[in-house]
Amino acid sequence: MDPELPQNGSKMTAVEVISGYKYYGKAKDPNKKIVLNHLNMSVTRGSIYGLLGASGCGKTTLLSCIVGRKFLNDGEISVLGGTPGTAGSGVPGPRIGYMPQDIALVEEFTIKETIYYFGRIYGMSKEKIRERYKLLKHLLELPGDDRYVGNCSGGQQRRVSFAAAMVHEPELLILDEPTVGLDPLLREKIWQYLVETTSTSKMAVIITTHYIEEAKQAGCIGLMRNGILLAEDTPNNILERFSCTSLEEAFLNLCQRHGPSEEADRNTHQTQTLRAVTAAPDIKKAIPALATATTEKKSAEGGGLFGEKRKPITDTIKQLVSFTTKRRMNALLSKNFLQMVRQPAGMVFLFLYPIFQLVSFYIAIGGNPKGLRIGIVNDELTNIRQCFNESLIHTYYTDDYECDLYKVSCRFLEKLNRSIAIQEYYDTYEDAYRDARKGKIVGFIHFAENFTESLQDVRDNVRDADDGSFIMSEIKVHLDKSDQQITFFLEKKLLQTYREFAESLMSDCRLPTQLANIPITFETPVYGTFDEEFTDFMAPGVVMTMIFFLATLITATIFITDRLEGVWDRTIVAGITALELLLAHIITQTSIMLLQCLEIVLLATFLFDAQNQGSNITVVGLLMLLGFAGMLYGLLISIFCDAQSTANFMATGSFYPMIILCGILWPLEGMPQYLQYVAYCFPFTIPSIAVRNVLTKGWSITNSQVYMGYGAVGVWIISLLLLCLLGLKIKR
Ligand SMILES: Nc1ncnc2c1ncn2[C@@H]1O[C@H](COP(=O)(O)OP(=O)(O)OP(=O)(O)O)[C@@H](O)[C@H]1O
Repeated sequence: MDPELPQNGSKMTAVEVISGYKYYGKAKDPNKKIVLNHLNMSVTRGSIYGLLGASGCGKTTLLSCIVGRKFLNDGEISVLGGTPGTAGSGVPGPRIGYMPQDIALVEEFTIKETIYYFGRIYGMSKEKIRERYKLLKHLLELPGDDRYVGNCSGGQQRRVSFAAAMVHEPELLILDEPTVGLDPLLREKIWQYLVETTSTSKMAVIITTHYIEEAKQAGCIGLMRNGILLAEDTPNNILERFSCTSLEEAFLNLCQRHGPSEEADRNTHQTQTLRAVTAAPDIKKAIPALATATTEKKSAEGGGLFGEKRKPITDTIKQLVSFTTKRRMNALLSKNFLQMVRQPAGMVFLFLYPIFQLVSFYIAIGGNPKGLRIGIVNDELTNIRQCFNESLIHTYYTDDYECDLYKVSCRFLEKLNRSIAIQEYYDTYEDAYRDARKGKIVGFIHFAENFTESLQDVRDNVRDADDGSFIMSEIKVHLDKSDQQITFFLEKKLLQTYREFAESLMSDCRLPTQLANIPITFETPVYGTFDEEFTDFMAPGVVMTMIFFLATLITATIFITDRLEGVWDRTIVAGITALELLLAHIITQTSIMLLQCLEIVLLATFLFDAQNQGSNITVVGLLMLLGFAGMLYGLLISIFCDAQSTANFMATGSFYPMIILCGILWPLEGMPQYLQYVAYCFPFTIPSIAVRNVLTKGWSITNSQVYMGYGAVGVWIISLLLLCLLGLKIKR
């Protein structure tokens, strides 16, 4: 026996509950649900204790308090001589074996892996696990080693769950409905095994069952109702006391005496306690039970946030100092790994989704619009076919002083090539306008009847040119401006085309080509290139949001699933701390994120030729930290959301506002000032700017705009961490 263990309980007593009081809800709520109403219970070592009671009477809650997963609001529990949940008590931990009501097993494990997983977290050697597995496999008639738990029938899963609870031969075995769904022969075999083991060892078993009659084989029976034990005695004594032939009859008898099944009220409580005490084998228990009963109200309202008794802080510190072993960590990591690789959909999501997203981004965004149709109304030609005559377009007379132009609209149209827009020719302005209104063309270009002559008049007679010539020499463009991006593209291309057109005219007329330009020149850019693409602006934000939200979704999904399926709870009862679970998840998730970052960087660099003027390490470092923040956000969601659907709503609900406001779709400078302040608070706004600066400007981490990105993620990580701790405290 552990020398650290308190020696206050009898050495023969495995579990002792003294005036256990527990409710769900707020302490001050008059309608709070009282589940354990000053219950007394005593389980001796080397015996089986059958806990019987109707559904909802509080059996599972009582067992959860015994294994240290829930805490009493008042009263005392002693398990194997210590208080569950305190350092050195070994509870939760390998001293107990717990089979919860739900299957609570990892579906992606095979049967053999399940037993080995629990064996390893209980600290057993490989040889010992092998030996125990062989025995349990035979006893429980388990299916083949390599059968996945998820593919087993309900009864088979229950047997595996049973084996997992017993693999390490615990001092106290707690079985919540272990025989549900098993055939009578196997039930009998299991009972036989339990009876034999308890009689030849000091192992104590607490078992709840709906098959009341099978509990006859137990050494002691507790009949529970409305949060108290109506009777606690050997099966024979109970049958004798109520002059019944079956336990079922005795239970019915007792229930009738105690009136309708309602929550026990305060007035009845003391009499109940007395009865329970007299029925209990050890009279000494009565004294503290009575004492607590009289002070019930006072103590029930004290304590922690929900009035529960909490673990002392020193215990938490002790746990932190020596909190894991290599074997346990390996077990947890291999669980995470197998859970991941054995879910093909999950693997696709983890590793192909980032590729799919990045490829779609680069292919879909930033390219020039193609196949646009633009109308041409050319009033200076009788037939557009005239333009197809090469000699007409390019031949005109030039000498040093004169330069006669002829039908130059054709030259403009020739320069406006198909990569910009496909030309549709119209005879009249009205026809083109009608088609533009119908959406058949994106707009139209109109040349006046004397376009070329007017242009020549303006060029030759600048000051004396006719007013009308100024108007007629203009190329009139009518665009459908409802699509801003297409309009920007066409305006830019039409201006470029005009510039080329005007320069070629100047050159042919032996005039300086500069005359065709507006007097503003864009010189070599300080950063970036002349043909900088919108994708370069968006890419950092897109990648960051992807890494952040993937980490959020994965974490929230894994934690909520594990919690709902009971795997989390069961692992903790086996002695794994929440910190170990978290660390194992962080290691797994960090490896996933590292692979995701690498595949993104490689793909962007080699397939899409994305520019990076700076250090890849700075970029990947920031991405990893952001992923870590995303993971904490997922954890926070999993703490506050009980269902998977709510978690999805919360993750998706926060995704869209962040995307819209973080400046990847539109520059922050375009937002109202107050919104900019809000946007800067989002987790990827400042980091996106930092990454953009590294990629396009080659800035290093010593630049304030880069280390501010790291700082912003750091602040998010700390805040999320604090919120998680707070959430865990509130939701405990
Ligand atoms: N977290 C909770 N919050 C509020 N009420 C709860 C909570 N957990 C259980 N209860 C309620 O407490 C009562 C006792 O539940 P418990 O699961 O302990 O019963 P039980 O005897 O194990 O039932 P069963 O045999 O059906 O499993 C039930 O009425 C249940 O609805």
